[in-house]
Amino acid sequence: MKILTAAQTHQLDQATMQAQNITSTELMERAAGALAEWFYGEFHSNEAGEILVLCGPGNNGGDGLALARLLHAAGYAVRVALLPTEKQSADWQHNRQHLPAAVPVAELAAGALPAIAPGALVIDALFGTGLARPLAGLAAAVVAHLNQARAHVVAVDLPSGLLADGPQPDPGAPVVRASYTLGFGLPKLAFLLPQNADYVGEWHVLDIGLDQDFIDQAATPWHFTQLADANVALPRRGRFGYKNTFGHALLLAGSRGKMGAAVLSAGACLRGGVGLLTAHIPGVGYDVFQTTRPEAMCLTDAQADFVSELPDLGPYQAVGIGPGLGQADATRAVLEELLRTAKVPLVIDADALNLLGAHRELLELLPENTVLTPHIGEFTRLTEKAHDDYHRLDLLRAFIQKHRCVVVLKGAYTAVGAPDGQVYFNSTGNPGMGTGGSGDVLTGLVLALRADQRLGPLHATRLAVLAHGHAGDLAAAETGEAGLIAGDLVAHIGPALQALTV
Ligand SMILES: NC(=O)C1=CN([C@@H]2O[C@H](COP(=O)(O)OP(=O)(O)OC[C@H]3O[C@@H](n4cnc5c(N)ncnc54)[C@H](O)[C@@H]3O)[C@@H](O)[C@H]2O)[C@@H](O)CC1
Ligand SMILES: Nc1ncnc2c1ncn2[C@@H]1O[C@H](COP(=O)(O)OP(=O)(O)O)[C@@H](O)[C@H]1O
Ligand SMILES: [K+]
Repeated sequence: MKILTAAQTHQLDQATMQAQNITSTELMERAAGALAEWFYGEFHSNEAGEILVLCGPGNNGGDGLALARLLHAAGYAVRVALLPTEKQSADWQHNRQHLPAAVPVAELAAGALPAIAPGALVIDALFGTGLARPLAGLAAAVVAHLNQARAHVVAVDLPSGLLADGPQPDPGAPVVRASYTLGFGLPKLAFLLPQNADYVGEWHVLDIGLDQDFIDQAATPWHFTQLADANVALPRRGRFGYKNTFGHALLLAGSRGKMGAAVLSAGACLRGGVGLLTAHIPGVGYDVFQTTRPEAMCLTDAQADFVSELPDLGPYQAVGIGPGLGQADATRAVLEELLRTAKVPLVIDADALNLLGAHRELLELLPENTVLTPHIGEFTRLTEKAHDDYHRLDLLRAFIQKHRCVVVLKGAYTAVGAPDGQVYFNSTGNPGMGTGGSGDVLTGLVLALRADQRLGPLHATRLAVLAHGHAGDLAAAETGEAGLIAGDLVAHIGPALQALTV
């Protein structure tokens, strides 16, 4: 699924009207119908109480007026408050005229803002994608008043005051803090960034039949990967496939006190469908590794506590390095030798990333299409501290294009960046995955899919990230989010990949 800018969204609306030969009023009615359907499913009219609909002067306000009419017709108690302005959009005027007289309407005024009880339902239809400047004056006062009220706010299209696709020009200007945001057609970039979480709340995208041809042709670097995405499916294993068909992976992981990272990562690689796995680990880990992962082969390093040797890379189709590795100087030398000599796909995580950050000259050695899996802290060590989440995405795009690699910037909506600068946000996963070892599991899974010769680098990585999050969702359904531990992710990789197999 693509993510478009506010300007492209406006063009998409126009293209939809043209292609389907409908008026903007008809499109707005569709939008309002979709909003109303969501309301019927979420809040029963007997329990919703009186709903306050705050309407701005443009089409976002028009949506609010149309929604107020539909909710009133469905038996909800509704009142409307209008933001006074000289000029309203044509569809606003149409929907104002068609609002039944039985719905109370008031004009918002500075000294007399409407009382909003704690827990009341409020629909924010003040401003959407047409927001042209930071909120000030009465609009700002209304939003500040709303935010103080501790109401349940449902934002139409966008929380008012928030830009769809870029940072706030005035960080001091107020933005509605919504419990829910209901967008149309496609997710917005703003929905996916942690800095907007308190404004956006839980978001949903409602289908209003926007023109698919326009979407297909629209140029954007931003994409959203979902379970149904055919581009990231796992091909079925051929009936005559055997272990060599599915690749032999090498994992360099572990150090004293961090052998669990190697065990988790190896488990994920095995559950990810690799044909054969060899782990190269420090001597201290031999017993624990062989006992917990009997399916994997094990090479032990001459050093007991950390990895100091690079084994012969001849047998392997992919190499992963990093989980629990530590940052000994001998380990840095192993990483450097790996980068200089490897002819197969590499997956670099955790301490191997920290070593790259501390020795930036090594970045120049990264082979094309290497997969790096940093969380935000590790990514900062590789680049610089970002001013905000949008700047971090700029840094991500600059990094992937410069180093021609695939970067998995981990988080709630993990961003997979490709060497051509395209970025794919992941839809699966949950906060239960914020637990030690979750990242090690992802590394093992990426490694398995990079060893699978049937998949290209971007396909393998997006699929691994999608399946990892889905495994987390399947696991959390059993353990709850708090009870989820990284080993549960490993246990659910099989079913997660099964759900993604075509
Ligand atoms: N046919 C369409 O184009 C559709 C549009 N839709 C709705 O239309 C919205 C976009 O409508 P518009 O383009 O009219 O834009 P908005 O309604 O988001 O806002 C534009 C209006 O607000 C004023 N304004 C902008 N920034 C302001 C500020 N900081 N302070 C005070 N006034 C400000 C503008 O002068 C204009 O009157 C979407 O967010 C969505 O809710 C939906 O109905 C789907 C279909
Ligand atoms: N709130 C969340 N929603 C979805 N996924 C999450 C969330 N929090 C963490 N994750 C996922 O869990 C993993 C954590 O990785 P990482 O921070 O490297 O953990 P560790 O270093 O403990 O292995 C990442 O894949 C991340 O995307
Ligand atoms: K809004």
